[in-house]
Amino acid sequence: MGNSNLKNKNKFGIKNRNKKKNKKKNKNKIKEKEKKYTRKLSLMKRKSLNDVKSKNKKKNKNKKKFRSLTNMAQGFGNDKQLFDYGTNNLALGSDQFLQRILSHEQPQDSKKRIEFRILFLGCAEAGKSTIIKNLKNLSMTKFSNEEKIEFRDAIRDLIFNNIKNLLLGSKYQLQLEFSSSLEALFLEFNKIPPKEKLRNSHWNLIQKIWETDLIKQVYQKREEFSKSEYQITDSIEIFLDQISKIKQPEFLPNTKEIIHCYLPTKFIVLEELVFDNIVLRIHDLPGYRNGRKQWPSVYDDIQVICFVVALNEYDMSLRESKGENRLRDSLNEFSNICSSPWFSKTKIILIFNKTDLFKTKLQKKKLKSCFPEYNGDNSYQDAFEFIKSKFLHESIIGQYNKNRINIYLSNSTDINSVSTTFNCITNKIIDRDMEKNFNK
Ligand SMILES: Nc1nc2c(ncn2[C@@H]2O[C@H](COP(=O)(O)OP(=O)(O)OP(=O)(O)O)[C@@H](O)[C@H]2O)c(=O)[nH]1
Ligand SMILES: [Mg+2]
Repeated sequence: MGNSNLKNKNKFGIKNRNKKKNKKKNKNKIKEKEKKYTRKLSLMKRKSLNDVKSKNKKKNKNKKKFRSLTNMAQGFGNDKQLFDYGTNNLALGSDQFLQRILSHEQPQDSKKRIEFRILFLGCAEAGKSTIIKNLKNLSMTKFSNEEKIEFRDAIRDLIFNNIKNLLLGSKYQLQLEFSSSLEALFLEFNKIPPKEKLRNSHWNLIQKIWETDLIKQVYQKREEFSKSEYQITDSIEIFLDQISKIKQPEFLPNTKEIIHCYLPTKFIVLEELVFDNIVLRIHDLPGYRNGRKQWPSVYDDIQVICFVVALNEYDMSLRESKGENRLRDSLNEFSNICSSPWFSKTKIILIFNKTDLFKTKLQKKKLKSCFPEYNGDNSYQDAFEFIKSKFLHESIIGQYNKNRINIYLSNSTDINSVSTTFNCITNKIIDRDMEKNFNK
């Protein structure tokens, strides 16, 4: 009896040791995977206190930028109201975290470096990468030449594809009559072979098409294409208005253009933002249906999930499945995340994005036409409350108590809006954890 107990003990001892070994192996595997996925290790690169002190000029610049960001945060306009009656009594301009980063008050002990693994989840075009690009910019990280070239090519593709959608959508969906000159341009456009590198003559043609009255008018009512294959990319106007600059061989996009450019995330991208003793390891995940299959590969050991929802997608269909509403799809995904056992201890931040486009769309399209259960007055605040309550309902159906979810509003093409959200997130969640760690 005694012997068999001992045997069992040994067995369990070995099992436990094996378990530990396997756990370690798995962790190493995950770390290796991350390395593989990293497109670029971006920075705030481990600037030491001394380093920064010697760069007084830069520090002053940082402080200036910071001050302007907080000022902006305080003047957040109409969204302030929404923040105030949001679920979590969010304090606007809560800036201790950034202030601490920029004044470098933190202890320098490298042993006390704290890592936060953050996942950005949400459906395609919700704005995940846009927020991350803004955060990168906020951390003073420069976009490399390689990245600029990638974004330049993406901008040119966006222009071509959106002009094509405007033409085809006008002709085949709206069945508009083309003038003889537009018809001629249309025929010429159709002759451009797919994937061909666009030449100057092609660009002149595209520019002429964009400048016709009919195409401009159709662009103004582009929500007509929300459910069809002719959907128009958000923010495309800023590129269409600059074709003569973008077509130049030497053109490289500036930061604003990079932030507005939609380059679909195909694979998991890891961005590392280092602020002295704090490392934010941000995973940018693909939002298209098939791409979401990659999500679980980075579910391990995540402290924060930022789930991004585009508010203006209430009338839009998924590009990959025309019959399915994007907002309902987003609700579905959110519900999956809330009920996943992986995230029972993970903080969830729900970012309602594209507030600017939401406001303008509400003036053109009733929320009720897409969500018949909505009985409100179609005002911005009322419509937002309805969508918010839908998401909170999903979180309750899942294992999440709605009070554990933090809600933020954002227009992520606007750096000031992102900085406000970032301040609040870090202040509310990361900063608190950091205090705990430093006080250990
Ligand atoms: N006007 C406006 N445009 C936005 C906003 N947020 C994102 N966009 C635009 O929406 C498009 C898609 O944004 P992304 O951040 O690339 O979307 P994503 O969620 O990363 O999409 P996937 O990579 O496909 O999963 C881009 O053209 C952005 O410029 C916003 O708040 N307002
Ligand atoms: Mg993306």
